[in-house]
Amino acid sequence: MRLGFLFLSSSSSSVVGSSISRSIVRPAPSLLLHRPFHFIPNRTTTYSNRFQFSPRTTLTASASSMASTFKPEQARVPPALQLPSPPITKFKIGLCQLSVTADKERNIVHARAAIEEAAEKGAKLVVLPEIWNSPYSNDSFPIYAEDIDAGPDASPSTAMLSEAARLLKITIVGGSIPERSGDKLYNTCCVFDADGKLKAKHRKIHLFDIDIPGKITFKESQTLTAGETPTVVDTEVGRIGIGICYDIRFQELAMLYAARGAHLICYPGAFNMTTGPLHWELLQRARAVDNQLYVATCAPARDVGGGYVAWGHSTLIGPFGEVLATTEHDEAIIISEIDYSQIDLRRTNLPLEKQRRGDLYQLVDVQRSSSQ
Ligand SMILES: NC(=O)CC(=O)C(=O)O
Repeated sequence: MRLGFLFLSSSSSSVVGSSISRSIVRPAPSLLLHRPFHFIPNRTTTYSNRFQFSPRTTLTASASSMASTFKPEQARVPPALQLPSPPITKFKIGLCQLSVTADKERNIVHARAAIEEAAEKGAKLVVLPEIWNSPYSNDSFPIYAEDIDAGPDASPSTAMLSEAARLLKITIVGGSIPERSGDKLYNTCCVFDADGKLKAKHRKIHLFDIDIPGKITFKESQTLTAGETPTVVDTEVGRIGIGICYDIRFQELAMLYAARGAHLICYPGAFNMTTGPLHWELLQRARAVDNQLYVATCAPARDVGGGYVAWGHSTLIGPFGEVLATTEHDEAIIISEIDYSQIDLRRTNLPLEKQRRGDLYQLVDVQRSSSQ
């Protein structure tokens, strides 16, 4: 068997944002110099001298010399950051699975009431669904879009989130809304701190273009532009990575957030009736268990009469891949507890970070690399 090597390209920059500007696919330098210890040459293939070796040499390598070539610290480029100490380690999270209508004003009032209810129930962090102020359709995005950077008058949806966060003294991961910026539209998530300040803005990086004939065809790229910046934000409730819906399918992004020291990844999302039953929970649990961190998702409630029928099932997953709280497809406010000591526990139980094979593969955080 010849060992394959996977080189992941990724991107990043500072803790509060950056973008995928280019990708790198390259062999680990060590691989060019050293053969994997169980490489067995295919005798029918011609190899350069560099790759020919005696199997006996391989078999005599000691366990300690093998371990010393693993270079786990090089599996993340730049090396992974330490998990930071969050201001609080144990708190309640509220996931507001909201019904969404064509009436934007109603959607804003309704979302505010749900945030208030979650805060009353003790939530220090509240998460909203993907596209909660507008129907999820390419026809609606341009009509409901708001210019977030132009201030509260131009963006009543984010003005409400800011005020609610300030008055309730909570952190809000504000789902997403269609954002207008110049002549472009984005699917954008805003994060507000307990002072009501906008801490981060994540524009959906991977646009949802799907075509399963007879089931679902949707092309966000018809109206939306992809974001360029992975988003990791330090808040009163820990370091949070943000992804929006389809972003959850790209494991490199979650790996990059873990390497940047995220405790939790929040994915506002609206999976559908075709992919939802098979993929929604699977992807959340995979992102959590692979990266040994918390994953929270928040979806709109299902509207069977709507153009796009959402799967619902907002969920909180723990760092061992366990479903801590979930719901069906109706409106719901999930309140559940996050305890970051579980991350340390699971990383001690399974020290994956120390066991990676930096000699065989690397995750390159392109933006963080280039900003150093
Ligand atoms: N709606 C999305 O962005 C993603 C989705 O429904 C899927 O990946 O399936």
